[in-house]
Amino acid sequence: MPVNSTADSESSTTDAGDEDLAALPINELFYSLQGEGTLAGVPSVFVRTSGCNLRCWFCDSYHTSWEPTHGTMSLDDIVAEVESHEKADHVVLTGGEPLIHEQPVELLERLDELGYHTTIETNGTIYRDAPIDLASISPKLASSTPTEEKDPKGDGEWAERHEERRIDVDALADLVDAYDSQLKFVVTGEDDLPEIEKLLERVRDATSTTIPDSDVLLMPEGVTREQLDDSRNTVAELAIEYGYRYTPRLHVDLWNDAPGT
Ligand SMILES: C[S@@+](CC[C@H](N)C(=O)[O-])C[C@H]1O[C@@H](n2cnc3c(N)ncnc32)[C@H](O)[C@@H]1O
Ligand SMILES: Nc1nc2[nH]cc(C(=O)O)c2c(=O)[nH]1
Ligand code: SF4
Ligand SMILES: [Mg+2]
Repeated sequence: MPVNSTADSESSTTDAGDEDLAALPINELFYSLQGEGTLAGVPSVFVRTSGCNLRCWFCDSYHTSWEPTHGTMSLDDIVAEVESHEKADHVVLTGGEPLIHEQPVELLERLDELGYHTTIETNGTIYRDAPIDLASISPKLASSTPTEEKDPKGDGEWAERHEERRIDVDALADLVDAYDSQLKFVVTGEDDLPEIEKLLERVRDATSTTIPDSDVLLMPEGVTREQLDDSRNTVAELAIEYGYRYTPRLHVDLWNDAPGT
């Protein structure tokens, strides 16, 4: 279904103010296996919204952030498309950053009423109140910042905004307090670990919820199998050393960087 429609492809959806509340900008909708985190391997329908408030240089969903591309789908059509995958009982709402939009709240309410298990993949900068069964939070580290050398567009224009926005400890604490959650860090190397430890300390101080180390996940950075071949063992060894959980990128191992997986 509407995969990578070019409708409205010039807009960079960072301001949800004028949006139609009964519809969402959708980049792709597909049925696959959850590839990341504590539910890895579970057949799930993925609903990928377009538009993001950050610009990670490594973003594996370039056409939801750096160059947003999408068609507009009504919530009715999204729900119908989800239901067409008859074997699925898990839905993953991702992006882009799904929580820049308001409409996911109603979408999640409707999916919850239909009995689906709902996961939201979020960068953790925005809190919303919705029926979320698993908040899969991926706070962005300094190593994600699109400096001039790393910027896929080459000019470093987003570096400052990204840096200012990437961590909001109050939003992280609110998400962790409200929902069953996992903190899933994209790891580019051992230099990321001190920052992860410091951030965890701040979030733990700000929450009334206990965050066990088994809910802290280290995920290797990499969009292709070849890139993961270079990174996964380092990250697995860091997980052992620090006592956090390792998560594979199962979909990349299985299908490399094929769209709709
Ligand atoms: C495209 S993001 C969408 C959801 C949300 N914007 C976020 O970043 O959590 C989905 C997941 O992919 C991860 N991700 C993006 N690019 C990646 C890369 N190059 N290597 C590993 N994980 C990546 C993100 O950290 C996040 O956990
Ligand atoms: N199979 C598969 N699992 C995923 N888990 C989180 C994903 C995402 O892009 O948010 C993702 C994805 O893109 N594909
Ligand atoms: S926050 Fe998520 S969607 Fe946005 S640029 Fe980073 S990885 Fe991509
Ligand atoms: Mg993905």
